[in-house]
Amino acid sequence: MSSARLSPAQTRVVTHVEGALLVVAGPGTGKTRVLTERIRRLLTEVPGHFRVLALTFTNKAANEMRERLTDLGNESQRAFVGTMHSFCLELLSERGKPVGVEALPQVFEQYQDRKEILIEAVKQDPLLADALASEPNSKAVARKLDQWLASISWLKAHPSALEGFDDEIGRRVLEAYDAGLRASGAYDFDDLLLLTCRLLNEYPKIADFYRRLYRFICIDEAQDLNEAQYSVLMALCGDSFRNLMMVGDPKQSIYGFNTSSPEFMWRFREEFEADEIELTENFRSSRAVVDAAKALDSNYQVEGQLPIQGLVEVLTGEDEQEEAELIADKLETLRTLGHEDVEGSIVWERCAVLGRTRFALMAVEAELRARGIPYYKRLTANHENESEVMEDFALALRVMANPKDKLHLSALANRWKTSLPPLTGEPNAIDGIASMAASAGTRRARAVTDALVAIAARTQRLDMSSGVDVIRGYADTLEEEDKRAIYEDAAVFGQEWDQYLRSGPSNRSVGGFMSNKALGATQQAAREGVALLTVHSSKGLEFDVIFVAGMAEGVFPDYRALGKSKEMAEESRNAFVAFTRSKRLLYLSYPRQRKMPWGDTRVQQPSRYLKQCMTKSTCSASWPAPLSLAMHA
Ligand SMILES: Nc1ncnc2c1ncn2[C@@H]1O[C@H](COP(=O)(O)OP(=O)(O)OP(=O)(O)O)[C@@H](O)[C@H]1O
Repeated sequence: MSSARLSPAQTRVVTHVEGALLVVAGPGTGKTRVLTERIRRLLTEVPGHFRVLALTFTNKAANEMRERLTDLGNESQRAFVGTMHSFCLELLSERGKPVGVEALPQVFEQYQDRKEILIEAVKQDPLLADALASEPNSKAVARKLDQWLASISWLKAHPSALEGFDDEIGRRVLEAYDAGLRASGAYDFDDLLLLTCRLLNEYPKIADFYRRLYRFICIDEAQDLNEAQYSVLMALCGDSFRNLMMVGDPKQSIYGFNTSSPEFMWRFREEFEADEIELTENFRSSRAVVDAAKALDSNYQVEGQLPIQGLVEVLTGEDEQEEAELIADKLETLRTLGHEDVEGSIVWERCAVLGRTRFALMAVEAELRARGIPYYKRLTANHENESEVMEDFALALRVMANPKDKLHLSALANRWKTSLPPLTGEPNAIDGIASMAASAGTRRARAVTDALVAIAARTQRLDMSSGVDVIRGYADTLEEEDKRAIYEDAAVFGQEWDQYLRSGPSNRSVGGFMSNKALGATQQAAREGVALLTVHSSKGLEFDVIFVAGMAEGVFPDYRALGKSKEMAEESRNAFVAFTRSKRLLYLSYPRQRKMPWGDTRVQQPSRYLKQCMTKSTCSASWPAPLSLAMHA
C-alpha cells in the first residue's frame, strides 16, 4: 500500500472490498485520493486474476489517476482508467460486431462534421427535404438543422425516451442521420454509450465476459452521471454484479443543463442497497473559504478544526476594466510579497481566475496580456495545426483509419484542389489518396502519401513516427518560416502519439489513435501561468489563490437562469464549486457598471452570492468596508 495519509473515514473507503458502496463527500475531502488508493489496494492486496474499471468524468482526471498509479509498474495495466466514452470505445472495438460495429469505431467529434452528415442525409429523404425546404430562408434552415441535431443528442442521452419515441419527423431525422453516419463508417459521442448499452443488454454472454473481467468498478464524479451513462453501468452490472463504488458530491452537481443529475447516485444506493460512507473533513481549504462556502449552502457541514485562517476579500471596480486591473494588481502583489497563509512563494501557477462564462473573463484576459502576466485558458490543448501539410496528414490519417469516410476525403480533395478518386469507399484508402495526390501534382500532397506509405510499411508494430519523419523531411526543403510551423505541429503530434501509447491500448492502430484523439484522450496538459477558467472547467481542481470575476447579478448567477428555480439552484452550486477550488485565499470581484456588447453601459448589482456571504456572521469579519459602501450606494 502507498504511504498516502488517510483519515479513519477515508481508510474505510480504501479498505472496502466486496459489495456496493456509495461515498458521499464534500469538496476537498479527498475523493480523488480514496479512489486512487482503493484501486491500488485492490490491485496489490486482493488475490485473483481480475481487472479494475475506473471511470472518470474527464480525460484530465483519468491521466492524473493513471499517473498516481505508475509506481505500481505492470500491475497498473490491470486497471482501465478512462472516461466512460473511452471505455465504451474500447468495448465496442473489441466486441461490437453484434451491434454492427465492424471495425474500430471512428468518432465524428466535430459539430460541423455531424451537421454535414445531417444535411446530406436529409437530401435522401423527400419528407425531410420538403420540411427543410418549407423554411422561409437560409437562416431558418440553419436553425432547423441545429434543432434537429440538438434533439438527436437529447434522445440519445435518454434511452428511455428513445424507446417510445413516435414523432414521425423526429424519428426519420434520427434514422437518416444515423444511416448517414454509418455510411461514412462513423459514430458520434452518444452512439458510443447507446450501442454499448444495447450490446450488453442484448448479448448476455458478452456482458458476462466483462463482469468477470472487471471484478471491481469505480465511478468518480457520480453526481454528474446522465441517464445514458447510468444505463451503461446498469447493463454492465446486470442483476448479479455488486462490486460497484460511486463517489460523488451532490452539492457540486453543475451539469444539469447537460441532462446530468445526482438522482442516479440515489438510485444506485437504493437499487444496489449500497453501503454509504460520508467524508466530511475538508483537507483543502482555509477557514475563510469554508465559511464562504457555508454561506452559500447552510447544509454544508465540515468536520474538525481547519488549521489555516486564509482570507476572503471583495474587490470592487468602477467598471470591468478597473475590476481587471484590481485583479492583476493583487496577483502581482501576491507574487512579489507572498502571503502568510500560503506556504512558499506564490508563483502564477498557484493562482486561477474563474468566471461563470468566458465572457466574464474577457477584460481580465486583456489586462493580463497587456501586463505580460502569463496565463492559459484551457487545461488541455486541442492543438490546431498551423501548417497545411500536417492538417492534410491528419485528414489523410482519418481516411486511412476509415476508408468509408467520404466527408474527410472530400475535405482533403478540396484542400488539394483536386477531385475525388474514382473508387471512393474502397478498402485501400492509401491508393485513393495517392491517386488524388498524383492529380494534385504538388510536393505537399506527395509528402502526405509517402508518410502514409511509411506508416503502412511497418506491419509489425505500428509507429507513427515513421510517417512524421517523412513530413519533417519535406519540411527540410522549405523556407525557415514554413519549416518551423511543420516542426512545431509534428512535435505536438509526437506528444499525442506518446500519450496514446501511455494509455496502454490493447492493440495499437491508426484507427485507435484517431478515435482516442477524437475523444480528447491524447491532449496535452497546458499549464503555464495563471489559469483563466470557466467554473465548469475548474471542476476537480484546486489552487492556493482563486479570484472569481464578474460576481454581479445577471453574470453570476447567469441571466438565463433568473426566475427559474431549478436553474437557480444549479447557479448556486456553480458558486459553491467556484469558491471551494480555493485552498487559501479567495477574492470575489465585480464591476459597478458594465459595458454591454452593443455599446451602452449598465449599472451592475452585486451578486446575491456576495450578499449571502456578507450577511452570514461567520464571513462578515473578512469583508472589507468598500463592499458595504458599494452595496448600499
Ligand atoms: N488524509 C489527508 N491528509 C492530508 N491531505 C489530504 C488528505 N486527503 C486529501 N488531502 C488533500 O486534500 C486536497 C483535496 O483532495 P482531493 O482533490 O482528493 O479532494 P476531492 O474530494 O476530489 O475534491 P473536490 O470534489 O472538491 O474536487 C488535496 O490537496 C489532497 O492532497
